Amino acid sequence: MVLIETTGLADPGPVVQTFFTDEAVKSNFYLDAIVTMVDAKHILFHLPSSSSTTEPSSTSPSSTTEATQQIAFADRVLLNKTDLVTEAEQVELTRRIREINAYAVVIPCTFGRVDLGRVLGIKGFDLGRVLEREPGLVDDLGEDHEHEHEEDKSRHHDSLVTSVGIRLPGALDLTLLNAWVAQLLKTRGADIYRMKGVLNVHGEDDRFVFQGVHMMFDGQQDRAWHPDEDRTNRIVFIGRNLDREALVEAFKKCIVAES
Ligand SMILES: Nc1nc2c(ncn2[C@@H]2O[C@H](COP(=O)(O)OP(=O)(O)OP(=O)(O)O)[C@@H](O)[C@H]2O)c(=O)[nH]1
Repeated sequence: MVLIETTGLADPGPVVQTFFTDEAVKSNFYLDAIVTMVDAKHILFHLPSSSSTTEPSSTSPSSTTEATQQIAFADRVLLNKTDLVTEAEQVELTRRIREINAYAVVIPCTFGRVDLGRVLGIKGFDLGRVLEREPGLVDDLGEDHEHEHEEDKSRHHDSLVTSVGIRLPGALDLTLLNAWVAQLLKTRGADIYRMKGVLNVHGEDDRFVFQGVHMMFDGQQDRAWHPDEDRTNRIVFIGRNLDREALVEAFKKCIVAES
C-alpha cells in the first residue's frame, strides 16, 4: 500500500489522472480513495463564504481554489481540530463541505485520530461500486427538491463548486448518451472534477456504470438489474459552475421516447 501525502496546495486532478493514464502506474496500483484533511479552525478562511459569492471570507485568494478542489475530489473528508470549534460551527462547516461535495463522507476528529477502516479500503474509484452508497445525495438534490432549486437559481449559475445529483426514470439511448457525454467532457471537462453514474440503457439487461475525472471517462457494463430493482438512472456531478437545470434537460433528451 502506498499513501501519498500531497502538499497543502496540490490540485488532486492530475494525481488522480496518473492512476488511469500512466501504464506503469495503472498496471501496478489502483487508486483507493482521496482523503482530505480539513482544519476546522481555519478552513472557512479558504472557502467562499456563502453560496452567492466566489470571494473567500478572508484574504487568502491563493489557496481558495485548492481548498475547494481538495474537498470536491474527496471520498472522505476528515474534519480535524473539532475541539477548537463550537458544535454550531461544526454543523455549519459540515454543511459547507457537503454543499461542495455531497458524496464524501465527513468524519469529525481531533489530532487526526480516526479508525483506519474508515479511510482505507474504500474503493472510491472502483466501477463495481459506483454509487453503491449515496449518503443523502439524491434525496437532497433530486427531483423531490426541484422546486427549491428552481427558487435558488443563483446557486447553479455562480462559479461555486457544488454537487448535482440527478435521478431520471426511463431507458437511455446509448448513441445519444455517448454524444452528450462526449460533448459535455469536451466543453465542461475542466470544470467537472468527478462524475459517477448508474444507467439503464435501452435494450440492455445489465446496468451500465461509469465514472469520470475531468475529461477522463471510464465506463462498463455491470451486473444485471434485479427483476424487482428500480431502474432509475442516477448520475452525480461534482464541479464548478454546474447548471443543474441544463444538465437535467440534456440528460432527459437521451431518454428513449416511449412508443
Ligand atoms: N487542538 C488541536 N490541535 C491540533 C489538532 N490536530 C493538530 N493539532 C495541532 O496543530 C498544530 C499544527 O498542526 P497541523 O495544523 O496539523 O499542521 P500540518 O498541516 O500537519 O502541517 P504541514 O503538514 O506541515 O502543513 C500542531 O501543534 C498540532 O499538534 C487537533 O485536532 N486539535
